[in-house]
Amino acid sequence: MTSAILQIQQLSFRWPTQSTPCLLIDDFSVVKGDTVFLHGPSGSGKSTLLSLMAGVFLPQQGQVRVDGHAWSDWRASARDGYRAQKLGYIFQQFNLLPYLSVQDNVLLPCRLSAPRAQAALQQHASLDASAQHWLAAMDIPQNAWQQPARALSVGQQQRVAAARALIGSPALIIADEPTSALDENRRDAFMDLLLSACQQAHSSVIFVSHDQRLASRFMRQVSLTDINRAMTAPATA
Ligand SMILES: Nc1ncnc2c1ncn2[C@@H]1O[C@H](COP(=O)(O)OP(=O)(O)OP(=O)(O)O)[C@@H](O)[C@H]1O
Repeated sequence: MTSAILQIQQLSFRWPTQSTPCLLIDDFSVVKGDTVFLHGPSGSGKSTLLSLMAGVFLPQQGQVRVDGHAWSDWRASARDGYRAQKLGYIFQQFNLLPYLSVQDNVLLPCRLSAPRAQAALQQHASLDASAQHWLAAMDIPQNAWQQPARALSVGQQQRVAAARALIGSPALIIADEPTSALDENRRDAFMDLLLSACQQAHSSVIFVSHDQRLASRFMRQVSLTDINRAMTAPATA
């Protein structure tokens, strides 16, 4: 039995608008508790790969498994529920719902997944208390918690997205350039909190960034160029 939280096998993914695959990955896995810094040139497919890991897109060939379950075995609605249960996802554009309050944005995964809500309730007395814990940990001022997310600065929204990813301590955190809108002090505080929260919860982390100064904070550094055959060989799929 494997302890992999994420397993990719024989993956081939091509955008419909392109003639050749942008990703060909034979074998890549992340074990439970692992923290991975994923890097590669701009346009090399890092964000595309994270979306495949999260089951937002499905590959034309091959499998992506999270905690043993292949995304392709499920319909879209089942994928949405499993994603909310198992994953915390911090997008490059942080994707908060602008009209929802900051606190309601953080609570979204718990609304979408009963197991995730239960996990949050094991840590705090109520879901609101859990959301507020992570907002305070991310240094979001209390007077902003009930405001619509669109009223916050870009850097604050990025930290709200991180609070949403961390609530209920999911098994896998996927982060796509989450520090791009943060100044140096906030970036260091953000990294400290993200990695210590994940360590306490035994969550694995896959973190994409162009900022090589952050790489040494992770157990492993992976170059997409090294694992993606589409970048090194003529397309075969
Ligand atoms: N929605 C889309 N439709 C068609 N092609 C896309 C789409 N999104 C990305 N691509 C293409 O897929 C390739 C990889 O893009 P991706 O955004 O995954 O790269 P990246 O490594 O994350 O880049 P960056 O570091 O600049 O964010 C590029 O050739 C891009 O044009």
